[in-house]
Amino acid sequence: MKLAVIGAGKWGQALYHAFSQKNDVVITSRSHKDIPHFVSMKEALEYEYLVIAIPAQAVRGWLEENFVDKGQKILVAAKGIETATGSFLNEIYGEFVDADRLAFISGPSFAAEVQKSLPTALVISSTNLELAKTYADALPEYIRGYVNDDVIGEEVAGAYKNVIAIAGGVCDGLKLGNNARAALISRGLVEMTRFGEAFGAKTETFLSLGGAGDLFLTASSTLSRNYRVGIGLAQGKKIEDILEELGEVAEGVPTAKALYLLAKQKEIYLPIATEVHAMLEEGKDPRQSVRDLLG
Ligand SMILES: NC(=O)C1=CN([C@@H]2O[C@H](COP(=O)(O)OP(=O)(O)OC[C@H]3O[C@@H](n4cnc5c(N)ncnc54)[C@H](O)[C@@H]3O)[C@@H](O)[C@H]2O)C=CC1
Ligand SMILES: O=C(CO)COP(=O)(O)O
Repeated sequence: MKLAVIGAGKWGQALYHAFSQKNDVVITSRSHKDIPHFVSMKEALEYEYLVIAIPAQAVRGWLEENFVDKGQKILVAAKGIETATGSFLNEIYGEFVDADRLAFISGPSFAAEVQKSLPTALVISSTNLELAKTYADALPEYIRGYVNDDVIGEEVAGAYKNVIAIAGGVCDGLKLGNNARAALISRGLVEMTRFGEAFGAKTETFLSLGGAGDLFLTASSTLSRNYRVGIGLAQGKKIEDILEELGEVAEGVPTAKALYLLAKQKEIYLPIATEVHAMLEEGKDPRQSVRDLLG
């Protein structure tokens, strides 16, 4: 398969490495990077199969400014919900490309480990299962690819776990113990399932790789940027300083706000996301958030 990766951050580069094992792959980003097979944006957009690893808050602007529809198929690699509109990525991309040309990649997958060719299992979801299978077949031997037609379920799970990962970092940063972390992760899973079901997601999606799998991974590891945001909050740092120090995307931060707004609109009970939102937006003391969650 001939494929172009757009976005050369940590995840774009890891997917470039992974797909390069079996395919002819080029990569591009908004500024030049010294990577083999780096091409211009214009050249990348000529490819029939694209992988787009641009963060959720930036993607609409990128599509408006750069995308030219030539019938390309797109594998969306970001995990997040647009804060300004509460839109899911399938809705944003759906304004530019038919749903049957869109697929989404999710599952427990730290870029650093995919980059080192360590064993990983991922899910490709699409309403077009043939397309999902085409992308899954292009994955290297060290990645087991599953397919799923529950796009909204995989999307909600991938975005939501980043918010719970922030809470996981707070929990460990405050040294609340293993019991507390297990409670947080399992209640986080219940909460994201409830939220997803309100948008038509399938319950079983949350029990699989893209849900429980990615949640367990991200909410308990310092390899996660979102988890590290939570550690910073527990240390009493300001979110602006935490993000500057991080220097990379932490999708859970804008997604917490999107969840908070969507939950209000739809009257869904999301206690953990609400506390994460309060810590991020109102500077609420993490210890008070813990007390409020236990109360
Ligand atoms: N790093 C990881 O382990 C994983 C990341 N993801 C998701 O992939 C997405 C990207 O994350 P990373 O690559 O890790 O972040 P990163 O912080 O390493 O890189 C972000 C990339 O997006 C580009 N970008 C930012 N704003 C842009 C804009 N307006 N137009 C064009 N390009 C823009 C940046 O130039 C940079 O190359 C996020 O949604 C993240 O949640 C998903 C799975 C694993
Ligand atoms: O999505 C990820 C792993 O599956 C990466 O998580 P972070 O963005 O928190 O590092």
